[in-house]
Amino acid sequence: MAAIEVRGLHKAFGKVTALEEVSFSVADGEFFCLLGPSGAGKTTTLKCVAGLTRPQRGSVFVDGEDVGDIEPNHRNLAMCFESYALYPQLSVFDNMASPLRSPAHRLDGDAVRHRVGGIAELLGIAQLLDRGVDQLSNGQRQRVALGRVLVRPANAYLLDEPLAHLDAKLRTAMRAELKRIAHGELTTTTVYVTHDYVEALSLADRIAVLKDGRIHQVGTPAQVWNEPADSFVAQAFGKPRICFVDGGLVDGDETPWFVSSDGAVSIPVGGVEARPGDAVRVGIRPRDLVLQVGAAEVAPGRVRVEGAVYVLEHLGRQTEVTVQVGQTWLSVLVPRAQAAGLAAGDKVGLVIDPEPVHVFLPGEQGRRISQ
Ligand SMILES: Nc1ncnc2c1ncn2[C@@H]1O[C@H](COP(=O)(O)OP(=O)(O)OP(=O)(O)O)[C@@H](O)[C@H]1O
Repeated sequence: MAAIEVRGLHKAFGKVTALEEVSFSVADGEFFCLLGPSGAGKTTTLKCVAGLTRPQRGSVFVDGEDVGDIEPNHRNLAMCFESYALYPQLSVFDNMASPLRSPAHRLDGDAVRHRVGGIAELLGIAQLLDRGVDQLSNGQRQRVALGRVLVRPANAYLLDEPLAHLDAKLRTAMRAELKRIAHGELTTTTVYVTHDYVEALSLADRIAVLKDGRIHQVGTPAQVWNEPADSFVAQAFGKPRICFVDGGLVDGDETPWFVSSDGAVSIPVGGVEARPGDAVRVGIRPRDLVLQVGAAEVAPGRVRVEGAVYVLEHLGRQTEVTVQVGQTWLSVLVPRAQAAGLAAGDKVGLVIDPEPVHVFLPGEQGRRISQ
């Protein structure tokens, strides 16, 4: 196991800047996720750590040692990239055993069988060991590729979307499995690339949120959820996504109030680094809204805004109701039965809990200015 530190990585491919001043450190034994949309620079970061891509600037340290001049195969980092290259003519067992047969890791036959058997058991592929990998489904192949990484004792595991090709059910099952492995059986330092926020929240000790080659925030799952650094991070977590409303601050009795540009949404916002008159953007998560049909009591401290049903989307036992409030749209999840009688155009109320509402500077990536 080892700690990894990445300092000021900069990488451009021609005119495309893939990484800009990317820095983070991963503690020994930590499970660290790089989360971001397509093209954010996640794979490039991982490849710089692995030594497969050379940054124009910046350094990578493994256990305090600058590994800039160390060849990838001497960094003792086990990698699994999305395009899992297995040997098609070999069995699952031989594919998984191959890293243990390299000169650097040569183990005797019994030790290899023991290690491969144990990891295959963990990944639920023990019954496939004798099969050729050409006789596997994509999901099974992906598990073999992951197994081939995990068999090898390494300073750290570098995993690039290792669950990307699994169907939704298997993905959820494997996520739980991986969590058990990472936090139980194998507490090896892991850097894990994903664009799936649920995966990041459920697996990671800490998450780095990347976009356009820049890190927006590094934090624990609770920090990135409860204290997003900016509106980009806030919208990266949660489904339905956080809803943004643009407007400005006005004076209130005890705290300033946010009033949307069209006047349709007004909520008190305390502890904000801004003054009345300043333009701001608020972020309201669907889970902090309650749908009311007809007149109903509003709990103390809550605020009700009026709108009309814009669209209904049935998602199993829940329905996502998007409500148009003035010129903005707010989404709320309700039990399917509650939405049964609703149709587009119906007048409804939304009760907002102002407490968890975030306030940001205006724009797509405005910094959070509320506590
Ligand atoms: N070898 C390359 N040549 C040219 N441009 C590249 C190369 N590798 C990556 N890029 C560019 O660098 C940027 C970051 O790419 P990277 O693959 O790191 O993103 P990513 O976050 O892993 O995306 P994805 O989730 O789609 O894999 C992108 O704009 C990409 O097009």
